[in-house]
Amino acid sequence: MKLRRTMLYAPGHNPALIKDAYIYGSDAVMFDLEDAVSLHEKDTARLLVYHVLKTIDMGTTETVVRINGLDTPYGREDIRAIVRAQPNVIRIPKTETAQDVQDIEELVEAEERAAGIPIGTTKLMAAIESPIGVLQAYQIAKASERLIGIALGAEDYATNLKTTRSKEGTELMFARGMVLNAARAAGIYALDTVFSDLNDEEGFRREVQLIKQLGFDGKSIISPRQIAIVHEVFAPTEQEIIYAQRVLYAIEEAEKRKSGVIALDGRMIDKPIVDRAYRTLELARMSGGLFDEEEAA
Ligand SMILES: CC(C)(COP(=O)(O)OP(=O)(O)OC[C@H]1O[C@@H](n2cnc3c(N)ncnc32)[C@H](O)[C@@H]1OP(=O)(O)O)[C@@H](O)C(=O)NCCC(=O)NCCSC(=O)C[C@@](O)(CC(=O)O)C(=O)O
Ligand SMILES: [Mg+2]
Repeated sequence: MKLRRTMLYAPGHNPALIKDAYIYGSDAVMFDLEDAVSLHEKDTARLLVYHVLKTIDMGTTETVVRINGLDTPYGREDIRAIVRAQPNVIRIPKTETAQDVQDIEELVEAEERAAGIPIGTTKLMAAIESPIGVLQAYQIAKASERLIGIALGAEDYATNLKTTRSKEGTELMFARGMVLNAARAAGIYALDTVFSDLNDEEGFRREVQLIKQLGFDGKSIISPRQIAIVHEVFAPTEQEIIYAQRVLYAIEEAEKRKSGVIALDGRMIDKPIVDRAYRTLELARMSGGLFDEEEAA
């Protein structure tokens, strides 16, 4: 399991932002060549991102580049340059069909071959940002072995729906459900969309709590200020950790008595609950939560 709670956007044309973006501690940084970059800065941004990836060691931070679509004059050139810079992941914007993913994959593979990079090194992520993309979410999620996840792009999606984004996210309920289900059915990661109001910390926290409860793995974010809130919300609480440890202890005892089910504090414990307990402890371990198995048992 890899943590993908936070994917921090950094506009590709801004050298100060892109060279430092990894220092804030997000799980991934996403250098943007698409909508954060104006048309007359597309070439500059591509070159800057290429050099930053080639020259800066970003340690364990996952590196992602959002390229322009193949329906623009920039998409092919982005792939040519960016594959050679070897980010971990290329994010495809505005994905509408499985064919969109496969078209990109074909170009990425050709570039890997030409550059002598092992085939399959460059992973892909598809952003879904339109009603047709949402309806095709499962086909998109299954389109390539390279796909590590799909992400909702709700600013574009809301515009395409002919509505606006609300703080409650009512207009996103269908899309979030579709993207999440598609990702889970395909066995890949599900990322939620950006929250654009940097001054509304409480609204942001509520949205993060909502998407965590829905089952998302994390969120695209636009500012280092949003990282701590997401990591805090996603970290299992002390109570959850202790409960998970007690579940595992209880099921171990049940198994000794050759039973697959047992009650703990009056609640039934069976396999799905045990699986969730393992996941809680793994998340706690990976996000730095401390726990003592002996004490909890
Ligand atoms: C919003 C703002 C201008 C505010 O800047 P400000 O400077 O006022 O912010 P401050 O808080 O004062 O910054 C304090 C310190 O942090 C540094 N710092 C700030 N942000 C940083 C950052 N991102 N990376 C590294 N460093 C950063 C800053 O340099 C300063 O450093 P220092 O001077 O040293 O103290 C800035 O954040 C920013 O540009 N964000 C990214 C915006 C962006 O990429 N949008 C496109 C992607 S969305 C999209 O396309 C829609 C979508 O496709 C999306 C989907 O996929 O969901 C869909 O359809 O929905
Ligand atoms: Mg977008």
